[in-house]
Amino acid sequence: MDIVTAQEMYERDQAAAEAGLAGTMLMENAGRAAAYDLVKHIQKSDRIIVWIGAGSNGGDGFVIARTLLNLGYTAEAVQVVPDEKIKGDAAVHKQIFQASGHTVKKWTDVEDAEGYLLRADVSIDAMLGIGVQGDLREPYKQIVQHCNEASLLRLAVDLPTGVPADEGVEEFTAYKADYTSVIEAPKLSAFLQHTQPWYGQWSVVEIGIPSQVSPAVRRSMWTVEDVKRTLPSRDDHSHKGSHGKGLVIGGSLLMPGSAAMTSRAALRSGAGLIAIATEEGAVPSISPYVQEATFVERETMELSAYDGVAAGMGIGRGADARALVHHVVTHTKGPLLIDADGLYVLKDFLGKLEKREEPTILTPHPGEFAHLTGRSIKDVLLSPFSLAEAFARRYGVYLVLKGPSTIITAPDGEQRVDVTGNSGLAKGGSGDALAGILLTMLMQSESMLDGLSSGCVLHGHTADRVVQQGRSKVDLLATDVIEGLPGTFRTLSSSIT
Ligand SMILES: NC(=O)C1=CN([C@@H]2O[C@H](COP(=O)(O)OP(=O)(O)OC[C@H]3O[C@@H](n4cnc5c(N)ncnc54)[C@H](OP(=O)(O)O)[C@@H]3O)[C@@H](O)[C@H]2O)[C@H](O)CC1
Ligand SMILES: [K+]
Repeated sequence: MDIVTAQEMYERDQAAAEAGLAGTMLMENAGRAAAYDLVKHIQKSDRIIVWIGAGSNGGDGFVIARTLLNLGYTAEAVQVVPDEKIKGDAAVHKQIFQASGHTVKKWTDVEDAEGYLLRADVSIDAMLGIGVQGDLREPYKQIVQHCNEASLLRLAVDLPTGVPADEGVEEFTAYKADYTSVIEAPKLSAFLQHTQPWYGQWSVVEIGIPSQVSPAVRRSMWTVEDVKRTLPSRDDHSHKGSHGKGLVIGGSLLMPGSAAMTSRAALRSGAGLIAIATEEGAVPSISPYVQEATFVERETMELSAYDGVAAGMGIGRGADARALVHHVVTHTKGPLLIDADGLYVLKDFLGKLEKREEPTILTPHPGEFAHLTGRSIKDVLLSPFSLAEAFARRYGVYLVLKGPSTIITAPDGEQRVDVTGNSGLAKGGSGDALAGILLTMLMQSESMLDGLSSGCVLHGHTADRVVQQGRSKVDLLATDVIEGLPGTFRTLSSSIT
């Protein structure tokens, strides 16, 4: 499913119009689809207010109110702007609403808003959508504040009023939705840390824009269904060499667990062979946890003897770690993933990545990405899509920017978003487990972007499954996720089990 900016959504509308789908038709489709989606959250006995604003979002509101009334719900359509503000397609649907025998109520002052809210159980926000610019003006601001304070169910159409569709906007006032029915495609703000909570839960309703006419968007969600579709199959006649021979360069005397978890996660994800290059003193702590792995010395490791290398977890941030990562970056010929401490020390010679011919994969969380880019964490969280794209293009890398919505960017700028996982993953060790899964995926997948995206979903989806099956978000450990992988593979593909 594509993820769009406001501009890309308008281009889609335009393309649909050129294909003969008039704006009023799209509005009818949008309003009806949203109404049928919203009623899943409404009881027949509920009293509903539909707040209608000046633009096409408001036009959707007239269609929604008419559809709800047709279905036998008790709904009032409340226009929050003067009549002359209702124009174009929205005016057509206002006319149809009135011709159907319904009355358009008006919002005139604050007492009105309070009165409406006192006698409502459900509020549907069809005030503003992707057209919002800058902070909310009156009367929207007051109505939004009243709605947010009232004890009722808050539903929204396309976007909660006031939430910007795009990234980069820090300050805004907005309607706090419990659930949002998103029109046609999710907008960037549905995935950003500071805007996503305003949506509540959300899902997307399809409004009939033919995909053939939609301008291509190189940004989409990657889900469990996509993993099922693309997961590498395991041939019955395969041998250990067929599934990838990986090297994990990580761990140290004080941080042995990281290399252990990365290696075990790689093996649990199906890697054929895993070798570990760590500090000699760390071997006794690591080996009982991954008996299947072999060990090699860092001084003599053969970086080109592997199908994939993952480096950096638990190596520390001192001069030795820096020299190690420099050596790995300049001598590894195959695909190379760098994580954790490796990213920290990489900062000084990022330019070397441009010279690599095989794929480089960097897996930062926002703090590590801020360090790599010299931006603040706040900037990274405000504009993760554009910063990730610029960085991936500049250094020619695959970037896995981790978070509640993980953004995976290819060197050509194509982006995927994984929304699986839960707050139980916000814990030491989660990144190590993910690095191991990704190491296997990068060795086995025909498409690097598909493989990395699937690796992220495997990790998050497993965390969700493990929490559903008895662990909680409080006690979930990275090792629980690693040991949950077999259950995930079992549910994903019959050819694997
Ligand atoms: N294919 C589709 O996606 C379809 C989407 N539809 C719906 O249409 C909206 C987008 O409609 P649009 O009219 O472009 O925009 P809005 O409805 O969000 O709002 C436009 C009005 O907003 C006023 N505005 C802008 N910023 C502010 C602000 N800060 N405070 C108050 N008012 C603001 C602006 O007023 P002006 O006075 O500035 O002109 C506009 O009047 C989309 O989200 C979907 O819900 C269609 O139904 C069909 C297909
Ligand atoms: K809205």
